[in-house]
Amino acid sequence: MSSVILTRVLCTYPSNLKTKKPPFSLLRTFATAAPVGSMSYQKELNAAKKAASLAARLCQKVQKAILQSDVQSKSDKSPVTVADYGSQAVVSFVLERELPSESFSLVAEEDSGDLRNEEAQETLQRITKLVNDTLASDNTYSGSSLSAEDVLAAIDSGKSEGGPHGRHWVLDPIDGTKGFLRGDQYAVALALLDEGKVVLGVLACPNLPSSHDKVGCLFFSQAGAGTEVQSLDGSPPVKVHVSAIENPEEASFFESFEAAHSLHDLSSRIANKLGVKAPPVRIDSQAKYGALSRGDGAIYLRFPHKGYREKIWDHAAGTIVVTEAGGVVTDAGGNPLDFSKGRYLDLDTGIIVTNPKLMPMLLKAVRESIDEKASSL
Ligand SMILES: Nc1ncnc2c1ncn2[C@@H]1O[C@H](COP(=O)(O)O)[C@@H](OP(=O)(O)O)[C@H]1O
Ligand SMILES: [Mg+2]
Ligand SMILES: [Mg+2]
Ligand SMILES: [Mg+2]
Repeated sequence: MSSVILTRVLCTYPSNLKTKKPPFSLLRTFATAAPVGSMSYQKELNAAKKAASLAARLCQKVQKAILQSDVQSKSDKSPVTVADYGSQAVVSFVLERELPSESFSLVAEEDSGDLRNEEAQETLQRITKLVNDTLASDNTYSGSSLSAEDVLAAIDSGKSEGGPHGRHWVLDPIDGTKGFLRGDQYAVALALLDEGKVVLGVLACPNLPSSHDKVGCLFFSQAGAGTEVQSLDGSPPVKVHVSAIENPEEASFFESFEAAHSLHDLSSRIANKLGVKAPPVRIDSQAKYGALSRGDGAIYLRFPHKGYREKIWDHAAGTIVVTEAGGVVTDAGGNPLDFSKGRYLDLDTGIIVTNPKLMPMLLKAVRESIDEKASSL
């Protein structure tokens, strides 16, 4: 990582959190045991970890040397980069290669539409080279070479609609593209749905400080088996747990860096009501879920502007990472998130994440603050 990016990451990751004694020391080391009394998805989890780690490697390379021509604007005006496309192609390729006997359905954010235009051919060549260089950096795939057409096809295998039946992978190839472009936090977020439920999740967060003064975390969870984190360069995993704080005055809370993604005034109203003393910690992407799962903060509040529809890939991996670490994720009405409805989440205003002790008072403060805001308009 370039020193410029590293400095910015450490600047944007609050010093009170990064210098806090890491929770790692408290936690027992990783055991590969299958979850008791439930189905094991170990093979799928191993494939997901490999896919997300390789995709993160591609993203890191691009973030170090992002070019003007590497960034495009999507039809909703949000940015997309060669790394978003490259990451999606790598994950799709690795999952299909590692799990050849399983039927493959992928619900992913990007599609190849804009890359098939005449003027995008140079960009497509750059993505193809990035994908091949990344695959070549892993011994298992060193013989594989994808053509531009293969890359487009790999990206487009993410067009599944998901739903309540069967298995579907859910991918955000770069969550927090705006953070990625700023040199800040982002995540490669990958989850597996089985019969509408999230059964495993992996979050690669290349700019999140890990233990032992390293940067780059890989969080992973399997239903019933807890959440673990290891550094992206492969140090041994450790179990993590959400904060046990019961007094909201001692809690710190996360929210989006981008004010366009979440109503900061509503979160500060809620925080005031609860007596939270620390200022909000604003970071991009599902790195917030990862940080929360290891107790870096106690609350995550997300209140999109009216009319915005949340997508499943923005929350599937983060949700299981937090819930398996002992946390709770609900909408503003206190309902669990339902990932079985297709590409969108169908929810009552907002997403709230915390530990089970704080959740009842947090929900009450959320309800009151929403009502107060509505009556003051
Ligand atoms: N107006 C809006 N309100 C809420 N979320 C939005 C939004 N516009 C974009 N997003 C989503 O917010 C995600 C980033 O979350 P965060 O704010 O936590 O960093 C984006 O993911 P991508 O970066 O994958 O497109 C995008 O899906
Ligand atoms: Mg996007
Ligand atoms: Mg996203
Ligand atoms: Mg994205």
